[in-house]
Amino acid sequence: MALLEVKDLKIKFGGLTAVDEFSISIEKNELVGLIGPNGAGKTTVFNMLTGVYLPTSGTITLDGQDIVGKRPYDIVSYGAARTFQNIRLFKDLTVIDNVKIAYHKQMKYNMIEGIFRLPSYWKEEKIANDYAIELLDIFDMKPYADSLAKNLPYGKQRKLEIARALATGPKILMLDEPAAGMNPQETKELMETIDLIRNKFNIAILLIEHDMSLVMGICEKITVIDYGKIICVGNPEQIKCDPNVIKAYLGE
Ligand SMILES: Nc1ncnc2c1ncn2[C@@H]1O[C@H](COP(=O)(O)OP(=O)(O)OP(=O)(O)O)[C@@H](O)[C@H]1O
Repeated sequence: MALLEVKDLKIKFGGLTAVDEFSISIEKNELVGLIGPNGAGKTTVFNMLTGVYLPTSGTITLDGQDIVGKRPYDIVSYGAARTFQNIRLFKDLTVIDNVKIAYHKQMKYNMIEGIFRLPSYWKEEKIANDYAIELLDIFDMKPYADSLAKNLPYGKQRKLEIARALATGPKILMLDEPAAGMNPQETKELMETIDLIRNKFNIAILLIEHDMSLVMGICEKITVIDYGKIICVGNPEQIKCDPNVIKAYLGE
């Protein structure tokens, strides 16, 4: 069984069926793109996969566990982490504290050990600190460890959001338009970092991007949706030439 198995997902908002018959299968370590024009239903798919929305019908299995109806916080424990289109950080905390908070769930001291600052607390704190520094280094952000998140340039705030998602120790990372608002150089660097993360952490990545040329460069498999339904699945070459995809993006 694949790491993430999604079958016949559907969601209705009142009279609007925003996503219908959506299925996808993602293997461990695969980098998959989810693309489609504005309003196609991409974020709604993410919201169902991460417990923000309850699907009207369909199944979602992550690493063999049924996750439909689970809360977003619990889905993180099952191994799915995500970023958002609009950046969500603790803006008044330092960069390193943002990462350490995300790592927190994996720390192994109890409340008493924490309150009295017992040796087990300091040991876990050091592990969290070292891990956060290592993550920031991968994103070339070590020099910013002690800066406040709100003072980072936009592109670096986006990278920090990904570092935070990674700190939860996911099996699959879902990135919702990570390059939004970035300049071409930042975007190029980000795409290289995403590929590096996949290989270094041996995780699967599901990437939403508007810009087809971006995903074409790094994804081996792409699912295209339009008006909530899958119109094409294939590798970048197949997607590029598919008449339904061309029609969806360019109109007739
Ligand atoms: N909570 C909601 N209530 C009602 N309609 C919703 C809700 N969330 C999404 N929709 C509708 O579902 C459709 C898909 O929206 P969604 O945001 O998933 O598209 P998208 O592909 O992510 O778009 P974009 O690329 O512009 O971010 C839209 O018609 C949107 O208005």
